[in-house]
Amino acid sequence: MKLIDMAHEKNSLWIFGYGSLVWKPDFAYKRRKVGYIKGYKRRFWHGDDFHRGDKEKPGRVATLVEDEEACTWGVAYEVPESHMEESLQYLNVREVMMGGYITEIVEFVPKEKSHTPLLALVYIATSDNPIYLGPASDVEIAAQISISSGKTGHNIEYLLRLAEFMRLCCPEVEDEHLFSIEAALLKIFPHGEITLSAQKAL
Ligand SMILES: N[C@@H](CCC(=O)N[C@@H](CS)C(=O)NCC(=O)O)C(=O)O
Repeated sequence: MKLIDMAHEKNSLWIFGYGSLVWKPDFAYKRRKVGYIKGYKRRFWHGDDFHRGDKEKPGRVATLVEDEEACTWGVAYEVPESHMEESLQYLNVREVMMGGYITEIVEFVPKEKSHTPLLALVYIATSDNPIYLGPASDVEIAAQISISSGKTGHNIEYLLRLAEFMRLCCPEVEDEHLFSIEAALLKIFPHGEITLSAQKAL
């Protein structure tokens, strides 16, 4: 049975976010749970020539890469039946049409041990995507993020807000890829001028 059919049967659909969706879902939901999915690692290997970059200077945003040893932490959102069509239409434009992501179904494991795992829809950009950028060093990724901005904002904000989410909601998780890019980015701006608090002051 397709996830959508199951969702209609249960009157709700779960959507898992691991990039901008963890701090800016911008669709209607009735519940959210912090947790993780197994078998994937989060990597800043996807290009973005709309939201956080442009055709000349594409930004770098998060995607998932299969790795059976890894897990990726984020947020699952429960969308009620009444808002399912509207939310999926919104995400289709934001993620698929403007972002180059495709949908997969994953098993989400809530951080709350008393909550049972559930199936969720996730948006993943694969390596056959025309704006997929692939691996690069932390310093190269940070340098690209430092000079990219698009219709939704600067690529720096995208990275710092994801790092902020991980520190606030998953403090026990060590995401070496994310935090090493953040460290490289902060070295480019040694006077703290790009921290979120500094940006809030602008
Ligand atoms: N699919 C991932 C990544 C989503 C993502 O970052 N998508 C970009 C599209 S390239 C986006 O929506 N950006 C909006 C923004 O940067 O504010 C997630 O679940 O969070």
